[in-house]
Amino acid sequence: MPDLADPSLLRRETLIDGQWGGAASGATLAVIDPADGREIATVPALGPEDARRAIAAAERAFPAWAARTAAERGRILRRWAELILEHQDDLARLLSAEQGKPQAEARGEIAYGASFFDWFAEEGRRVYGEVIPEPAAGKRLLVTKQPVGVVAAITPWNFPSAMITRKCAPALAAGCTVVLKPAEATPLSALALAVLAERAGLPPGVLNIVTTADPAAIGAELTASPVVRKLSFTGSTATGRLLMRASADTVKRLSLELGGNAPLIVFDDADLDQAVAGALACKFRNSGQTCVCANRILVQDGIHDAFAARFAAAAAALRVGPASDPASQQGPLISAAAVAKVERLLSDAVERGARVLTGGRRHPRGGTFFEPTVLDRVTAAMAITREEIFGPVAPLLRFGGEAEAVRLANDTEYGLAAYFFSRDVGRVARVSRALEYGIIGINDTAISTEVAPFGGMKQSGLGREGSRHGIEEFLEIKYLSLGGL
Ligand SMILES: NC(=O)c1ccc[n+]([C@@H]2O[C@H](COP(=O)([O-])OP(=O)(O)OC[C@H]3O[C@@H](n4cnc5c(N)ncnc54)[C@H](O)[C@@H]3O)[C@@H](O)[C@H]2O)c1
Ligand SMILES: O=C[C@H](O)CS(=O)(=O)O
Repeated sequence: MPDLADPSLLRRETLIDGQWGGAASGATLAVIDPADGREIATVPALGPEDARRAIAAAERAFPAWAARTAAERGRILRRWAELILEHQDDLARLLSAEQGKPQAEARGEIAYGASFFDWFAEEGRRVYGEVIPEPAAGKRLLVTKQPVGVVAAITPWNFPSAMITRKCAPALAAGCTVVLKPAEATPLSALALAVLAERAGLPPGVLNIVTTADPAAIGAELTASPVVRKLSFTGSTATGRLLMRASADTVKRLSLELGGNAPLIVFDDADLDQAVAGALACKFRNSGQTCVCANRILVQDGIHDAFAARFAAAAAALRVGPASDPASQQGPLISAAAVAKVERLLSDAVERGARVLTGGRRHPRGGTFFEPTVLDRVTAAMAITREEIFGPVAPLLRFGGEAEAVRLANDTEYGLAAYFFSRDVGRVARVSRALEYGIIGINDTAISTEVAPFGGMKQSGLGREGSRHGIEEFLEIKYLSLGGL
């Protein structure tokens, strides 16, 4: 149990229609600390009946919330952001306890999450319309934008706070109401955000939290309901496809933030120190469990050996341990299944000729801790280059020329993030245009910010979160033709 300055942030009930309570069935779900396998708390395990209650609450709350001015909604969102930052340490402790993220990263996620409320509190006030020069006398043509209505938001375990705020901030700023289903592994962060939402003045029914042990059943309710006009999902591509199909019958608006297979390319002309530091941060952030982690590291022949030696040494020096140790840099993986997937990909790569430069096995700490691992002699024939690793394993692939690097990088159904290191301005222009990804880091891997559009191409998703684009996902365009003037 995390030691909190404000224990009221750890909630064992969920919030629907402004009321904290349990599941109609009385069922509960245990929340486990991945660092030691111990139970932190239980939360309600809601079922379809509860989901319908949440949808009805959001529907009832929508007219009044949409009728508020953007400035009024913005004031509540900004107050929410202030409260999140006032409770940053507690929220980070809760987050680390249920997800395993090292303390410094958890604090960073809380601040990153809060930034979306500040950003969209302002963006909500700049939802402008248009006046179109009339095509005929006696008419006036106007374009206005209105909130889409009730939004279903479904979020993953790997960023249990920021993935919620990255959806709720634009949705609420636009005037929508929300039914949120957080990941079953990490519900405590969602419930703590809801506590602070109430304190910020968010009215009952505007945000409703559906914690559950049966995501499929809840998903079926959310996608089948004609009241839910928008689904905003962050998670795996496989689940995204399923939800996209299920949303077809009610023709829902969709935002899908899905999986990735990020290439990180190091060209001969790269700054070696910059490339090693950037690749280390990008690969091992959240112990490799982010959608934009480098999943394949492509290194040009001329710089390969120097990069491999420096990078492997830096990976080997990373401190593995629980978030309770503030010096920990690599936490546990989220589950035994996650470790099994990493081991499967590793053994396939080694069987096909990959060489382990460092790591390659479970950490002596036991549980789901895994050694930071670097492989070289990796080829595109290995499963590790085709699947999202979601663990602390860095596969190094060699390449000869620029065209080969781009071909290797684009050889995937994913298109979320890509990175490359080069100091050749012509190469920067050519490669940034040729890479088929929604986000491209050039000599930079710290790409996540509320001010820029986050999202992917191909099977990494639909739409963008953050930036001035993020609020459009929650707005309907209405064209008014005023005649007889
Ligand atoms: N693109 C992004 O911004 C982004 C950000 C974070 C994570 N991700 C991706 O998320 C994945 C890791 O997260 P995960 O393991 O939680 O993904 P997941 O798809 O297993 O689960 C994501 C969410 O969907 C829910 N879910 C699962 N099956 C469902 C169903 N049938 N109906 C309704 N909901 C269902 C889960 O309970 C969870 O809340 C990775 O692929 C990662 O790349 C993407
Ligand atoms: O897992 C990927 C998330 O989008 C996290 S972040 O936006 O890169 O911080």
